[in-house]
Amino acid sequence: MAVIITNASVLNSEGQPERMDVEIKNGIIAGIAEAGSLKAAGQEVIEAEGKLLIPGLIDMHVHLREPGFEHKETIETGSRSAAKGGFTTIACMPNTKPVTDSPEVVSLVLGKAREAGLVKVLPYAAITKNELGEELTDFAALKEAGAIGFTDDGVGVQSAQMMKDAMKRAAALNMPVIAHCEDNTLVEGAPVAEGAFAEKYGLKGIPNESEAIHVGRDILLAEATGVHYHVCHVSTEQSIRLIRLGKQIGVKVTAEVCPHHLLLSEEDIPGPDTNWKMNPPLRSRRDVEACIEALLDGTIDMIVTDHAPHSAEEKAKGMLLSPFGIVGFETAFPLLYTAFVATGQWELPLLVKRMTEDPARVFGLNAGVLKAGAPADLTLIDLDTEREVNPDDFATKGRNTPFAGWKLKGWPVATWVDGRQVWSAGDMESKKDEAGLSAD
Ligand SMILES: NC(=O)N[C@@H](CC(=O)O)C(=O)O
Ligand SMILES: [Zn+2]
Ligand SMILES: [Zn+2]
Repeated sequence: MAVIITNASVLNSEGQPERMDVEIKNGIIAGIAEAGSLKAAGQEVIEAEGKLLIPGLIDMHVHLREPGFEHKETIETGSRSAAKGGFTTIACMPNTKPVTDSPEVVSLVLGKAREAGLVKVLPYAAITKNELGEELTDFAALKEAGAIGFTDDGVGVQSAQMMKDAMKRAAALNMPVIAHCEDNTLVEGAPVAEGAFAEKYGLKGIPNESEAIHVGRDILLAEATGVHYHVCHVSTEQSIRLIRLGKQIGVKVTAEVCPHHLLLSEEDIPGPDTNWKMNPPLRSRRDVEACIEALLDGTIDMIVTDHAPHSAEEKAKGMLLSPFGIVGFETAFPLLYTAFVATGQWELPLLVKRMTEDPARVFGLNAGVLKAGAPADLTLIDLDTEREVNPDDFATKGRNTPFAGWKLKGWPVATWVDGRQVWSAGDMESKKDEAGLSAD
């Protein structure tokens, strides 16, 4: 049977919102037409009441923690959190226990995701065994098992030779290399960025070059090997400069940025609160401005959350000893909508594009567009109701966010994956049109 989402606000090809009906059939968007025109007897009709209907959000950088760290998150709780945040496709990082460095772990992740049955989960596999930077994994076998790219996220690949070999192998398989850029010799266990906060609390600071040195090195290696090279969680002006140059000279380099690096600087850290500790760290206001500019001009291709849940116990270990990372799924869209779109700084279609069409294009996914024939991965968003971020309401197991108490608009209220509603805010109950017989 077909489902009709009626009276939705859909962005047209000029980026203007239009009242439309969207018909979903067999998991596919079967048709889009003027509001009221598709409703027919016997169909399930979902009244969107003018709320914004967009392609399901895509997040190419997330940590689901399973296998091995189920106390932080499971593939099921992470998938539910993603669905609640409006995401329909997520790509998960291999820094699990065991590390996703064998076909068996790739299969396990895919199996658990299927069991959860919520969002589409695309696994990355590790570049090196156990992410130790010593020995390459079996790229061909990992690809065969379903991995979509290679990354040692959580740590930088320290050896240039190792990275070059990885890129050669990945290029031969037409697979991307996704890099956490961090030179360990420049970091030395520092928990926050260089700057006023580190000085005030007598902490070592992480310098910007620790990220940018890897970005520069890897762009040269990508040029030499021809691989698609994707830079994780860009956070510095210097990295952006290098990515811009790489793109100009035709290197296949793409990049992502996280909401927190667009919204917060190290000056905003209120005190030694580990909800503000993440890797890369919050940098200077100047870096934040550079990230925003790069996202707008396309130097940075997409937004990702780097959803990184940790338990309360782990995060209670203080600024030096607690793990890096914050949760991201359930606040990403409302944060960016409220801070940038509702204030008139960004156009709504730009924000949507950087979270849907652009990641799909970069990674070659059949997703990210709302058009007839596309998979019915959809997200309905209430742009008007203001609500405070309350970590106790999160579907993720993680409570580690610096955004608690922020008043936001732009909350997702329903999410569909392949036409199946996988999450709804509760007041979005679908209604059957009882006027007639089934018209499938
Ligand atoms: N981003 C983080 O602060 N932490 C990530 C690792 C990573 O993304 O590098 C994690 O796995 O917790
Ligand atoms: Zn990382
Ligand atoms: Zn990460």
